[in-house]
Amino acid sequence: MVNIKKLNKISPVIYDFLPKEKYNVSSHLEDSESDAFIVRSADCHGMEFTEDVLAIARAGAGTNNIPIDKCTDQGIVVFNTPGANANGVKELVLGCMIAASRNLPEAYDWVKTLSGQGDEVPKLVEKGKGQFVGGELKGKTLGVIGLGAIGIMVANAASAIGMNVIGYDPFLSVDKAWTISMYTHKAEKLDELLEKSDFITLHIPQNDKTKGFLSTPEFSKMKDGVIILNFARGGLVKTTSLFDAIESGKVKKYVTDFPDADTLCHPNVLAIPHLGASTPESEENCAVMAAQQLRDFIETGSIVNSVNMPECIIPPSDTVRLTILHKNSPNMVGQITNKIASYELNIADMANKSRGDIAYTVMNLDHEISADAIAELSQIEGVIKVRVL
Ligand SMILES: NC(=O)C1=CN([C@@H]2O[C@H](COP(=O)(O)OP(=O)(O)OC[C@H]3O[C@@H](n4cnc5c(N)ncnc54)[C@H](O)[C@@H]3O)[C@@H](O)[C@H]2O)C=CC1
Ligand SMILES: O=C(O)CCC(=O)C(=O)O
Repeated sequence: MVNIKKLNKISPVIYDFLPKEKYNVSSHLEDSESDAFIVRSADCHGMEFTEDVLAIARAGAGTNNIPIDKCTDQGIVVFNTPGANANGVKELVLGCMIAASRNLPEAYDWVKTLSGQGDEVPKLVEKGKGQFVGGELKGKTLGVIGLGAIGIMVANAASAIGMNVIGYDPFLSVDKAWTISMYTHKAEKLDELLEKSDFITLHIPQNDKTKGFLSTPEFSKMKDGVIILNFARGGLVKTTSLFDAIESGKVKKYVTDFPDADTLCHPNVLAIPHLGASTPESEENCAVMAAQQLRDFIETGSIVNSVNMPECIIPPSDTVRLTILHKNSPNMVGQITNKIASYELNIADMANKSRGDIAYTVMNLDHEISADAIAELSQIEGVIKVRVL
């Protein structure tokens, strides 16, 4: 039985992909008895993982809640589910762009104050509505920072409703570029986007390089009255700089899916409780993808959509399969194959993939491998984790 601990509420669709005859999926497991974890936003920094832990599947995109380097060092494969919740986020971004521009939250609050005015309500509505006049999106310029799964969907949808779109992503892949609307203008430099946009939306991961991505120098280059949307992560925007920019009239509104004690009740902040991916569709898409990737890795050794290990797609096989995560350094494969040969085992098939400092070797063997051989393989310097499937 494989124990998979759920660290958050996950769509029950996972049970279709992780059958109970083989998988014990529960939130009640101890960390120490878990072979793998499935998680949404729970903070895994500070967790201790036993050497039996094989993988962590993030049912979602952002992995800043997972200690990636520690997992890599321990040979724990971390997966995410790219694009699985992108449509959910895109729709909320569009909705919030309209809500912010048309002053809907303020109007909604105000109209309720007319309660108790009886037949006067329609007249009072007409008299008071002028205070909530807000601009249309058509013809305005939207700057999209990060053209990944979500950014591209937002850019394409905004083009379709008549916005001018400027995109900025210095790491954009050619495959992704093919999916971007031809109407999206590519900003060579971030400054161009900052200077020209009426709305700016963030769709980049939060990491050491992007923390405080928008701070005082960036705000100072923006147009007066810009509306900023942050459906990526709270730490991308430096709060003190944001409040200065609101104070000076630079930023008209800040829409955030990641409120904190400072931003929560600010009158120019439209705060949403991290609802970007909270749709049944996104939750199910993420759960299916996470469960499939986890099961595939556990049963065949294939690695797809990992954020810390090399991609390695290998068809299932009836033979004994050995998987070895190891350092990507000279003569590792030589040492491993020599050790296999010293036990008079024949390698029927083999794959070796690498990513940065880490490599992954998968072998189909003609015969069973002994516990002694596995122990000796594990002791080779640079070998991180050995599994026999
Ligand atoms: N509010 C919510 O519920 C959700 C939030 N997110 C957040 O949104 C982020 C983006 O999600 P996806 O689009 O699915 O990820 P993705 O990985 O498909 O796209 C991220 C893009 O950002 C680009 N990028 C990275 N560093 C950059 C930089 N310094 N400047 C410009 N571009 C940069 C990358 O090249 C990539 O194209 C996630 O990392 C996560 O933090 C994701 C899903 C749901
Ligand atoms: O599971 C969730 O609701 C969080 C989604 C998210 O932030 C992500 O996928 O990065």
